[in-house]
Amino acid sequence: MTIHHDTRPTLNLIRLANGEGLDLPAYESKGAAGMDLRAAVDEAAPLTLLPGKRALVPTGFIFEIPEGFEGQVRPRSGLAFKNGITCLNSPGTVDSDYRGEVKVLLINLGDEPIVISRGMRIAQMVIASVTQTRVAEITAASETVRGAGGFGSTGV
Ligand SMILES: O=c1ccn([C@H]2C[C@H](O)[C@@H](COP(=O)(O)OP(=O)(O)OP(=O)(O)O)O2)c(=O)[nH]1
Ligand SMILES: [Mg+2]
Repeated sequence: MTIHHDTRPTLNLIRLANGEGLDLPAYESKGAAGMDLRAAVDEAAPLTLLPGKRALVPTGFIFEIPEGFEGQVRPRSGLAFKNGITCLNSPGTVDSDYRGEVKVLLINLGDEPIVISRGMRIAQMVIASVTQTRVAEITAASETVRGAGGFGSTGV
């Protein structure tokens, strides 16, 4: 018999009062890169996002992102394609030392009002490793073939 240990890092979640009864953020397929985040808006008061308007939508959870990682809050392509809903600050950055509620900054770039109801899967979070560097000021940059060429310098 083979015993498979789950070697993935643990993401601790703290459920807030407004997250009561919501499904945990979850990977919706075996190989999904992101876990879907749900809207913790009031059941009795769904949020209507008018065209061109933005809203900070609560998720109902505090995420303890493990040290050395970040949470990237990204749009869902279906909502973007069908309704023009995206994350304004995409990808949103959740720092590993953040202990507030994770929120999603949605904007309606479509031309119809969209109703965000409780439990709706509004965005996804990818946990990605990050490297912090030491910052050092120097007086001259090292030489490379590219040099200062950028922004299309190699052609289109
Ligand atoms: O989509 C997002 C983006 C950020 N945050 C939270 C977690 C993150 O750790 C914190 C700060 O985010 P960021 O550094 O992007 O914003 P800032 O404008 O630089 O704020 P601060 O001065 O608090 O760092 O806000 C979210 O909940 N959702
Ligand atoms: Mg910041």
